[in-house]
Amino acid sequence: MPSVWSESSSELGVEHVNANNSASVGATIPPSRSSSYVPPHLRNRPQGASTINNIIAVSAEGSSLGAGTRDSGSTASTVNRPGGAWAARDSTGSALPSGGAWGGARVNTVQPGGRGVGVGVTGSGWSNGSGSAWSGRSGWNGAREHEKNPFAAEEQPNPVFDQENTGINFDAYEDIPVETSGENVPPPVNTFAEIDLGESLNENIRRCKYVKPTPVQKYAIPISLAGRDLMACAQTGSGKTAAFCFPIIAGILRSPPIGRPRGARKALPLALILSPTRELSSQIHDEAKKFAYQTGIRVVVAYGGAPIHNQLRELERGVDILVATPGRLGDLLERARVSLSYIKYLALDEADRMLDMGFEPQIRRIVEQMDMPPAGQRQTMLFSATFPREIQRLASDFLWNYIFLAVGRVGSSTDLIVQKVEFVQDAEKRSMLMDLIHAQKATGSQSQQALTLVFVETKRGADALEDWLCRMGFPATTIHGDRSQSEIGEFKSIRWSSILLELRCPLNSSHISVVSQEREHALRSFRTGVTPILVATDVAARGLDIPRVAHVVNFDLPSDIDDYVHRIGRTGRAGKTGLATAFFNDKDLSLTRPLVELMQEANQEVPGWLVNYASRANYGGGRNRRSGGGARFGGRDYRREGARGAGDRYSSAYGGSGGGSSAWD
Ligand SMILES: Nc1ncnc2c1ncn2[C@@H]1O[C@H](COP(=O)(O)OP(=O)(O)OP(=O)(O)O)[C@@H](O)[C@H]1O
Repeated sequence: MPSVWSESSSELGVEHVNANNSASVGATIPPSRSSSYVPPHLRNRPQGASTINNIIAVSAEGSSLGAGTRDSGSTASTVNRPGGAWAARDSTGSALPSGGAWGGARVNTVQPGGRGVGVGVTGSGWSNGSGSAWSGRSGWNGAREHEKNPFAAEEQPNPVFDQENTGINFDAYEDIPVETSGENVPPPVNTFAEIDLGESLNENIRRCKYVKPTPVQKYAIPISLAGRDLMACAQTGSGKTAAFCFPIIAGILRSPPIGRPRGARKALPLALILSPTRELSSQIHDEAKKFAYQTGIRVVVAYGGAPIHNQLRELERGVDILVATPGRLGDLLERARVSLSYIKYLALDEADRMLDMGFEPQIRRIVEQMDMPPAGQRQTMLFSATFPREIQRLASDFLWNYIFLAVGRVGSSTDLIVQKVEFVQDAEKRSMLMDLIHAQKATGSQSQQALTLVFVETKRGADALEDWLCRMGFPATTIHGDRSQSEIGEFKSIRWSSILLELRCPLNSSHISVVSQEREHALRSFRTGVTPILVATDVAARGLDIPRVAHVVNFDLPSDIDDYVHRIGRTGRAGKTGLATAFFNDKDLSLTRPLVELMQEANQEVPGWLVNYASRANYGGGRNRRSGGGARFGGRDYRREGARGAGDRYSSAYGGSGGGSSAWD
C-alpha cells in the first residue's frame, strides 16, 4: 500500500534525480491532494494555480545557481560548498527562466555533476521590498489557512509581555569577547537586514519581536549561510536556537527544489536537528515552526516518551526539518521509516552533551553509519554553551573545514546571573530553601509570577522535596527521568540496543505516554505559574527556555562544572537578570576550584570561605574538564592548542567592537 508521500510524489510527477546525479525530467504535475505531502516550493500556491511544469530537480549533492537578479533589498550570499545553491524563484516559488521560454519547456539545464544553472528570474525571489515573492501575495493563503498560527497566543494583546523582545542586553555585550578560528571566516553582521533571509522568514522574525541579532546570531548566521560547517559556543540563553534554525530555513528556501523519490514510504528530511531531551526537542520544534511559518517548510518532531504512531503519521505527511532525540530517531531508522540520505543540514544542539560519554555511539551511528551524506556533502552545525576539548576532538569527525566560534566567555556564566553560594549541611537544606522562598516573596521585587527552579541530584530526592514543599504550602511540581523516557539525560549508561528494546516494547507504550504526559503537565504548570516551584534533576538543566525563572537553586550541586553552567543558565536569559543560589558543603569539594574560577570570571562576589576551600581542594577530577583540561574557558578551539603562536592559520579574533587581538589571550 503506497504511503501518502508516495502517492503524493507520483501525483506530482516531481522529477527525480538519483543519487548519482542523473536527472530525469518529469512532465506535468496534476493538482495535489490536500492530504498529500507537497514539497516546500510547491506549497501554499493559490487554489487553481496552473499546473506546474518542469520542476528543477537535482540530487542532494547537485546545485543550481540562479543567475537572475533579486531586488535591491537583498544581499547576495555565495554558497561555496557542494550542494549549496541559489534557486531563482518566481513569485510562487518555482524556478523561472528569463526570456519567457517557459510554457511547458524545461526550465533548467542540469549540468554534469548535478549543477544546474538557472538562467534568470522574472520577479524577485527574495525581496524585502514590495513585490516579494514570498509574502503578501493573495492566493497563497488558501493553503496557509490550514497551518496553525504558532504566534496565535502571543498575538493576543498582553500589556505585561507585549513589548519588544530586545533579547540580549545589547549594550552590555558591545565588548563581548568573540573568537573565530578557521579559514576564510565570513564577517559578522549587525542587523537582520544585512542578511538575506528571505521575506517570509524576515516576517516571522518580526513576529517574534526580535529587533536585532544576538551576538551569536551576528556571527553564526553569516557563517552558516555561506555554507560553512560550524562549531559554536555561546552562553546560555543567548539565542542559539535561532542561530541554527535561520540558516537551515533560509537554505532550504534558497535551494532548488530537490525531487525526492516516488513511492518512498520513508520520510526524507532535508535537515535534521538533534537534541538530548524530549522537552528540548519539543521546544526547538515550537520555535522552528514559528520561524518557518508560512514558508511552506514542514517541521516535524520525533522524541521518545510519546506514542510513535502519531509521529509516524506526521512523518508520512512529509517533513523538511526533522527535530529528534537520538533514541527515537534510532528507532525510526531501524524501522526504515526515515532515511537520512537527503540531509543537507545537520544541527546538534547541546552538542557536547550529545557526544558525551555513553551517547557518542548513538550519534555516530546516526551520523556515520546510516545513509546520511558524509561531512562535506552536508552542512553541519554544532552548538552548545560548553564545549570541552575532548568533545571538540570527537565532534570534529562530523565536520568539514569548519569554523570554530566562541561568543562570550564561553563555558562561563553570564554576568546577568547573580551567583550566590551558601554553606549548608544536608540536614539544613530544606529550611534554608524555605528561607529563600520566603525572602523572595517578601522582597516583592519579583512579580507574583516569578518562578523558582530547584535542582537536586536524584529522582527520589526530587519527589521527596516536592512532597515536602507541597505539605509546607508551596505549590511545587517535579520533573525527572522517571516521569518520561528521557533519551539522554537519564539513559547515560544504557546502550543503543537497550534503548531500542525499551522504546519498542509494546507493554511500555501506555506507561510511556502517561509519564510523558506527566512531564509535559509539570512543565506547563511551572511555565504558567500554577506551580511556581519546579524541583528537577539534570534533565531540566539544558536548553529549556522558560521565561520568568527568577531564581535557580542548586539544592544539590552537580559534580560537573559544565552542568552547573547549564543549570544556572535557566535564569538570566535573553538579556534578563537572574539569581542563582548554590548550597555547598564538604561533599562538593571537587567542584570548588572551577566554581570559584567561574564566579570570578563572571565578576561575582566569591565568599572568602569558598576561596579558602578552593586553595585546599584538588581539582575537580576528570569530570571538571575545563580546569582539568588546561584551557581557561571551555570555548577555545582545540585545534589552536597545538598551533599557537606565529602563523596560526586558524586564528581570527574579533573581540567585540575592539577587533584586533584574540579576546582569549
Ligand atoms: N535576536 C533576538 N532578539 C530577542 N530575543 C531573542 C533573539 N534571539 C533569541 N531570542 C530569545 O532568547 C531566548 C533564549 O534563546 P535560546 O533558547 O535559543 O537560547 P540558547 O542560547 O539556546 O540557550 P541554552 O544555552 O540555554 O540552550 C528565547 O526566548 C528566544 O526567543
